[in-house]
Amino acid sequence: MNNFDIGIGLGKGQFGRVYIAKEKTSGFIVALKVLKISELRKSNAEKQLVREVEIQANLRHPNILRLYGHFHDERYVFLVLEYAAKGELYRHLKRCTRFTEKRTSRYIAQMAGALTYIHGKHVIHRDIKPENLLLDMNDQLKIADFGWSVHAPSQRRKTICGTKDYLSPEMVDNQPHDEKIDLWSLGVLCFELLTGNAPFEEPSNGRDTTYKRIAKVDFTIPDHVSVDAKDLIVSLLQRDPSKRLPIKEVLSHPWILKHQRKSI
Ligand SMILES: Nc1ncnc(NCCc2cnc(NC(=O)Nc3cccc(C(F)(F)F)c3)s2)c1Br
Repeated sequence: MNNFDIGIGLGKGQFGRVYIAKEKTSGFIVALKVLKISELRKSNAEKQLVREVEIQANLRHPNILRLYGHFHDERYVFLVLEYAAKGELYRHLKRCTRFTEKRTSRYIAQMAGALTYIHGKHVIHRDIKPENLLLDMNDQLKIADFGWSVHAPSQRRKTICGTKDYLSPEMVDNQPHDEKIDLWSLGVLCFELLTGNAPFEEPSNGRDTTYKRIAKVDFTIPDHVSVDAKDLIVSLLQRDPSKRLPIKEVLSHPWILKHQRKSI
């Protein structure tokens, strides 16, 4: 702990806070996530943390936030993380309501690259949502928080869950699931970045219809969304996991190809 100069708080999570920090000898800037051991014990999440550290130790990809290491004292566990200078994607989304098709297409392409990589290692993230996506200095997207990732296939229930908006039908029905749940979440993410709302979020009338709407795959894509983008969203939001567009085909989808940065 005293190897670091601790800076401002970057965010508050369910289990602890995140600070920017500078490693004293190297001057290297990192993000330090501080987790209260008593909190982890209460939700018996220690095993999950061990799994996250193990999974993250083997992942190296430009669109996956690095977990450089961890240490603990008697009260806290500290995760030493890559610092993403532009912070959480969802703050940018809230600020401008919705992203352009070009910007969204680039983020979805970066996501597809990262998911191809982790699925190749039979790792499923299981918690793809704007809150877990960060942006670095060059607007490169970084998938963070593998606190819920597992090795495929898995029967493990995701109990403490934040938003229901990203749950897939097989998760809602507590069916066995595999990496194709990340494809569903990618479809939900694409919808939310383009429209500013999640496809199944409950309307303000408060009646909690989210689960029913997910199970029925009941969503409507607004007219301002282009035909190509609609096609990609519909091909990912398929109830039957085997019918979802395979991740490699996302990378070669017309909507992705047409917004690639023109090769100089
Ligand atoms: N600008 C920024 N630059 C870099 N990072 C930032 N925020 C931290 C992003 C994270 C990356 N990895 C994480 N991992 C966990 O939180 N894990 C976690 C947490 C609780 C319980 C558990 C478990 F015990 F249940 F597994 C596991 S949070 C920000 Br803002």
